[in-house]
Amino acid sequence: MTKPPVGSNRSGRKLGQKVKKGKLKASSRRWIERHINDPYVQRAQLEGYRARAAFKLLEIDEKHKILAGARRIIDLGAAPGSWSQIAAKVTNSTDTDPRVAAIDFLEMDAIPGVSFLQMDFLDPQAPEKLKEAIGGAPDIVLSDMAAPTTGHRQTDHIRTMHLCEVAAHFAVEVLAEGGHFLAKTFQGGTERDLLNMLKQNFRQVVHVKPASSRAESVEMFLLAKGFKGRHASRSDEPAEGAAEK
Ligand SMILES: C[S@@+](CC[C@H](N)C(=O)[O-])C[C@H]1O[C@@H](n2cnc3c(N)ncnc32)[C@H](O)[C@@H]1O
Repeated sequence: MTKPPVGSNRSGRKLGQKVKKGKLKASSRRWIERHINDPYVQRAQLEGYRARAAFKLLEIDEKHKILAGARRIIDLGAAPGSWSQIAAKVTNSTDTDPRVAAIDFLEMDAIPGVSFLQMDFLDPQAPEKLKEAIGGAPDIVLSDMAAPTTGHRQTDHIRTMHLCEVAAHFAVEVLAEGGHFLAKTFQGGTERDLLNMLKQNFRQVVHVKPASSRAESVEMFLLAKGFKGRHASRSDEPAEGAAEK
């Protein structure tokens, strides 16, 4: 397969022209140049993924083996849809037998086999709608949700951590026994209470930083493996600690 020239897609070309004409602020220019030269962006284009985020999930899976055998997957904060693309493939989901339910408050182009809800996950009706859409206990709950940035770093962290926490409680409510929960978090951002709750409910809890997650970003992923089930006694031995793996 021949490699398309960098920035060969329409938006890439437009952005490239703006950069050349010096029409952008230095910070925006740096962001665009980094994006255009990013090998994961180019790989995503070549391999047909909608976002470079695909490689974060694939790398985490390569090391931690969470996707194989999953029959149903819920994807929180799904747009533009690269994790849903992977989830649909893993579950052999089709439009007649959908096995992936995804949610985002942004629009998302349809993906065969993915039941998509365009709504806020924090809407009190969202959990029920997702349960209806998936039609059975999921084996994996994924959350790549990040709160829209306000420009105030601490506020952004708090809001994204809140999303992670709500997603974790949802996962414990819906997962099939033995299932896994993977969510975006921040370095040093995971609250002790949340970690304790996950350790009570899962056999292993770790923080992961895939190579495709930019080194300068404080983004991390929290992976809780092996859901003990809703009958799990609160007095169960907590799982191993959440060291970086
Ligand atoms: C990093 S992107 C997800 C990329 C996605 N995993 C992929 O592979 O294409 C984060 C997404 O979370 C969504 N999001 C943030 N807060 C949300 C909320 N409260 N409800 C639903 N979606 C949310 C954003 O709209 C954004 O599309």
